[in-house]
Amino acid sequence: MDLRNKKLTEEEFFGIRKEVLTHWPTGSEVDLQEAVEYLKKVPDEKNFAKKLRKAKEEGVTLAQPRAGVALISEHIKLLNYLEDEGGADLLPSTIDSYTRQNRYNECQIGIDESLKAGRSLLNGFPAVNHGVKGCREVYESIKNPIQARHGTPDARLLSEIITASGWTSNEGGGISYNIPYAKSVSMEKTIRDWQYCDRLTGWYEEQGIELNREPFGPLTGTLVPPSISNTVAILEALLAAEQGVKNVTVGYGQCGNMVQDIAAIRALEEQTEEYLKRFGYSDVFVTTVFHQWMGGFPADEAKAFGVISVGAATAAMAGATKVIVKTPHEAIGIPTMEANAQGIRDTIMTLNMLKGQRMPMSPELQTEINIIKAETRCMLESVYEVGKGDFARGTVEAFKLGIVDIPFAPSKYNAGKMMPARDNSGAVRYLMTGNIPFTKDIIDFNKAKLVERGQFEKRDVTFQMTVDDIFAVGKGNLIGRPE
Ligand SMILES: CCC[C@H]1O[C@@H](n2cnc3c(N)ncnc32)[C@H](O)[C@@H]1O
Repeated sequence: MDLRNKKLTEEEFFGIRKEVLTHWPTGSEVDLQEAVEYLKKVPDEKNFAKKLRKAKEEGVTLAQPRAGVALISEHIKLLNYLEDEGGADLLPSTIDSYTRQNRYNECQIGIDESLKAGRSLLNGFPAVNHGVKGCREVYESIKNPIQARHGTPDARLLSEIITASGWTSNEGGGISYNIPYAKSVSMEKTIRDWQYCDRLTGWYEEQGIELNREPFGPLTGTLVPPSISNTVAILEALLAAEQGVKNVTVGYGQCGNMVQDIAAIRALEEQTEEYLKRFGYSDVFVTTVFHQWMGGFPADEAKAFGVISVGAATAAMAGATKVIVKTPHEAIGIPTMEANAQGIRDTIMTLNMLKGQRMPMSPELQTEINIIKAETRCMLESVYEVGKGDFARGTVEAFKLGIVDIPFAPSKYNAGKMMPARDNSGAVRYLMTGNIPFTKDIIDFNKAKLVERGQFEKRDVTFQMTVDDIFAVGKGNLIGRPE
């Protein structure tokens, strides 16, 4: 069947579903009617969608860590520690890399080896192998809502299992879990597979179960211009809404210039709502998530806390509904539960000190909001055009043509012709626009900002600036000044 941005019929959905549930034995544990009864018992305070709605209505920013280990008992211990000692408002389960690649056999070996070794030998929680039984044990042992966080191009079985288990949010999307995470998985396949995941959410919504979906905001997390990540987030929100998703959290990864970062969150929320309404999805509740610094971290823990606090402060001043927390072990790898809890306490202390405060509007902030919206609009309108009014087909075409182009992505389906660089204030600008169909005034705006930096640094505006910016943070700076 040709790819189209059309809600899957129940017949199409249940037809695909039969095969999906055979991908691993635990698929046979999923019984949708039984799962609906189970999910109806989820109390409001443990429902991800409802807790986000309440936070937005109260104007508070919730703190959520990443966390995942191989064994159920250890994972429960970890999550309990993060909510009790860390104070986490929302819980994850970060899913391991084998599961993300549907390599469940290797997950099983990882679980068995972890049991023998007495420690986690997987870099996350293997939810498919643990199945509904294991995931429900996790859900029943915690106090807060729980979400699957991963990077899975084909998340259909994973989504079935975690949702049936009372996990009321699922991260990912057909673009955001393909281009930054896979080398050679076609955009058409991941758009189609994530239509399935969204249709599953839509099916539960039709049974009266409120669930949250969260496109993955930061993408490659390396100098991603705000309008690129906002464009991807809005496309995934539109595709999800068509499948019946009613509660979506759009996300953005901190770039480092605070005014631009706050503008990105404001533009993202406003433009997501604008496009959802324009295309007839007026009943979708939109929240935002700000990801603390996704680039290289200092190994020194005191410096790492500085980076974490700036991210928390930016999220608060932006009025983001949720902030994803980093840890002082970021430079070395998977954090201990103590370090993870420290990152959460640092974040919550910062959020509390800034509670109720927002970055006031200013000419600078308005300028950044305007340029982000204008750039995003250029891309979205072009996707709609090349898709002849169909955002699914338009997305596939847009990546083929480089209309949307994510920097430093591993996927061979990404053009990789656009190059970013920071301007003299550290804001991320377009050094080369590749095939992105920006208007002249947008191109001129970005060029002028980079010329300003060149004049200050007494050097030409070249790709060397991009290279210097990539290495800058490892040297303790935001902007890669010439040595
Ligand atoms: C987009 C995700 C990258 C971030 O995701 C963190 N991350 C990955 N796996 C785990 C895990 N199992 N527990 C705690 N954090 C984890 C990394 O450190 C990085 O910051």
